[in-house]
Amino acid sequence: MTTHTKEEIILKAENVHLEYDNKTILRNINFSIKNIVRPGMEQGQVVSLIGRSGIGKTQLFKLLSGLQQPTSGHIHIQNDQPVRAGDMGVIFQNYYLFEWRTIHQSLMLAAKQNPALKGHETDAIKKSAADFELTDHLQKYPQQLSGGQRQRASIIQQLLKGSDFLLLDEPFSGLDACVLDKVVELLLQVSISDELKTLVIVSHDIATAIAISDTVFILGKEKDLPGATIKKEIDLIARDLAWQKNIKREKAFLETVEEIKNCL
Ligand SMILES: Nc1ncnc2c1ncn2[C@@H]1O[C@H](COP(=O)(O)OP(=O)(O)OP(=O)(O)O)[C@@H](O)[C@H]1O
Repeated sequence: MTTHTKEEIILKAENVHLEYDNKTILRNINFSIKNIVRPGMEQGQVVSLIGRSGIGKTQLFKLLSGLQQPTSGHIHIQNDQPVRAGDMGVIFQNYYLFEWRTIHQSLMLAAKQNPALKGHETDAIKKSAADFELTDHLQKYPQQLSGGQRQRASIIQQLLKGSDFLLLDEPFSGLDACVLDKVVELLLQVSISDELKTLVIVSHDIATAIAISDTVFILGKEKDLPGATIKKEIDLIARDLAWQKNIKREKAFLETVEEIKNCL
């Protein structure tokens, strides 16, 4: 069993409620993400929010990103500050990029927002492009890239901005099996980079989300109550299902998939 402790809270959703036209979409959402400490190792983490189609994942995504405010309740990040638009690196499902700028120009704009890269923006872009196999595509426009290349460019764009949190909406949807494996590897690579990133992934792909995560939160409906809420938190490290290759063959993995399906 892997030893680890979960220490201070780095993101907290407290009594979050969202309504449209008096219809409850999200009800009493409470959860927190704590930093994970493993003896002798420094690393970030991957947290997944899983739920059925139409349950309210995208709405929760928007609230976590600070792009939209809840009807009531709060979302706080480090130092107990309310989350504001721009605090988190946000990667939308369609991998939004400026269509009229080359990839290099977009990445330069992002790097310039990060004070830690001042004077080293070009080197940082070169290094990220090499790490993510985009060196040959820096002078292209987004429409000249494949979906996977756009996704990687979009991730680098947010990494260069330097935010500690990366929020990804359905990063696995519409990918074939080979590309999916590459994306999973890429996201794990980001989470274990030196900068202790926290990746929050919103997904309905249960198996892939478990395979990549340290913690899973399940968004679902409770009987006779309106709207969706967090029904369960699963600590995959405690179940020895994190940081392992080939976990998809493990009995505990398959049982966890079933447990989540039954909870949705
Ligand atoms: N602007 C809006 N006004 C009213 N209802 C809305 C609005 N936006 C979303 N909804 C409703 O909120 C609910 C949750 O939508 P949301 O897009 O968050 O679902 P989801 O879990 O992301 O679904 P999917 O996995 O299919 O993308 C849906 O019932 C949707 O109709």
